[in-house]
Amino acid sequence: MAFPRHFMPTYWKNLKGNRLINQLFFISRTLHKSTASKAFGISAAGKETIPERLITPADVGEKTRVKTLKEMPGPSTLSNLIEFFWKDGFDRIHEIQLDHGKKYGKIFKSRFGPQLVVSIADRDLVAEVLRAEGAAPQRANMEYWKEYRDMRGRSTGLISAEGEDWLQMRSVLRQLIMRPRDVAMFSDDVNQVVDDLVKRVCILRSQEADGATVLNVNDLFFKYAMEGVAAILFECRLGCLENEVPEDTQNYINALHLMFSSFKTTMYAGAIPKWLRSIIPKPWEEFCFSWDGLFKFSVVHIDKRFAEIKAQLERGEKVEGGLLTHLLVTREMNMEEIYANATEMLLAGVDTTSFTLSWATYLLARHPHIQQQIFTEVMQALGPTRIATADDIPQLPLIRGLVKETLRLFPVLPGNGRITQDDLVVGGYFIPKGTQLALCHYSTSMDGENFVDASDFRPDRWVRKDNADRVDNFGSIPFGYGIRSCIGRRIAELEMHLALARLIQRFHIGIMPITDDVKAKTHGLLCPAAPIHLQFTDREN
Ligand code: HEM
Repeated sequence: MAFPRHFMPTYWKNLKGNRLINQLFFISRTLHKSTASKAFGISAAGKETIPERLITPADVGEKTRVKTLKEMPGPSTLSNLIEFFWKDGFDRIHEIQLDHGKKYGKIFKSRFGPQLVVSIADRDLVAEVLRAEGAAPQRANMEYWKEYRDMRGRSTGLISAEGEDWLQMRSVLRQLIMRPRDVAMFSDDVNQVVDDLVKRVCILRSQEADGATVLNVNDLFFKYAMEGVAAILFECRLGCLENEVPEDTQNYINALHLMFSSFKTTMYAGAIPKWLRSIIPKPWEEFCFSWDGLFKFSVVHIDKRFAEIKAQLERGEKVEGGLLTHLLVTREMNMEEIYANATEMLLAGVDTTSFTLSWATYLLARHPHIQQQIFTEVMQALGPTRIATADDIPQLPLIRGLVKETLRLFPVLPGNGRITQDDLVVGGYFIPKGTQLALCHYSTSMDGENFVDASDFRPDRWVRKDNADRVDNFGSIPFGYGIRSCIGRRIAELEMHLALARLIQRFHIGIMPITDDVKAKTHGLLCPAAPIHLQFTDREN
């Protein structure tokens, strides 16, 4: 299919040039891998240090004493089994991270049967590891995702792909959605979804006796996040925020809930060895069933858009659109890759964003004086009625600080996994290639050495001040860092910034007395352990 010139939005016009830059980028990453990753010559603060050559086990016992994994402290397999299976530790992975850090230090090892995991709970060591990553960092424990895709003849997407496959897809997508200015073009689409969010708040509160309460705000934000990300990924509206949710959308929501609400089941799907599946079939069956539902939904919406484009081209009409249209027209990815990426991005983009919005509004309700400061900022920038767009966000530093601070206190991914692709020395320990690392983002976020009064909610700590202790470090990296970091970060931020600016402009957000102090629990992601009920009262403007 010819690529219609008039279709190209300006931000794609330099695609060809960018590709070259991209290739150069990967060449430079490869060089970096072969030299820098073998020589930790850059400290976390970015300062040059004396370069060390990679230290191998042969060096152990020589003048630079590098310790072996055997010497690394950590809980025993038995205590881990008791912690996770007996004391329901899967719900408290974030707390266990903190406890183990206190007990064993900032680098420790854990054994889960044959699986050894090295956990790193130190900002500078996390920085060292991430800065030394090669061209295609490898995520841990994704084999069973790939197995499902192979079984069904489906492609992997960015989350599940590795190596060359991942590099190729990432190089396409990173040019389209990685910078704030790339996603600014979605501002109007997202704002239409925010309109519906505000309408939905009004409908829901009118159904309660006090005319103000929205029960379990996460249900609302789940629908907002899904509608918002789908508006970008599928270029259509799904009707999540309508009174009557369309059947196919509801089926998708059910599949998504199955994937996450039966998180333990899906996690066991990966943990249970293949040979045991005939004895314990449920986890693997449910895992496959939910993916079937998720893929089916994406295929329907993508095929629909593809048919529309085809018809437009056949009629000689101008084809205009966003991300999906670009992918379908340019064919920089094949159809299966487009299906897989849309499916995985939708999966990655809903709960993450909705939990963060739930926590952010909860924190605002719990800290009325901070809400008032942010309200004042919004009024100064926008007044009572002007709707914020992507262009206004730089003038709303406290809204950005609110999102950063929420993600520091409640990082939806409290830890991240990697498989080391080279032998490394981290924190004085020799870590052989192929070791599983757990980067403990929750621990570093809550570490008093990284953040003054770490447990306090202070969005203004992220605001650039001339002389103050501005935070700029690896202590809180909720979207990850570097080449394998979250590809949807800018989309998520746009959705959250625009929604929060509007909600704060329009409503005073209060807490329902029946909402206790809500704790976090890990359920795959870090989520509220109890429903959050909030009151939305109109601001008197
Ligand atoms: C508050 C919202 C979000 C948070 C905190 C978040 C966080 C993360 C983190 C920590 C990772 C792993 C990075 C790494 O391994 O280094 C990740 C990966 C990813 N995220 Fe997000 N995410 C969010 C929203 C989104 C959205 C809205 C999308 C899609 C539109 C998305 C798509 C992805 C994808 C596709 C990956 C895999 C990237 C790759 O492996 O190349 N995320 N995200």
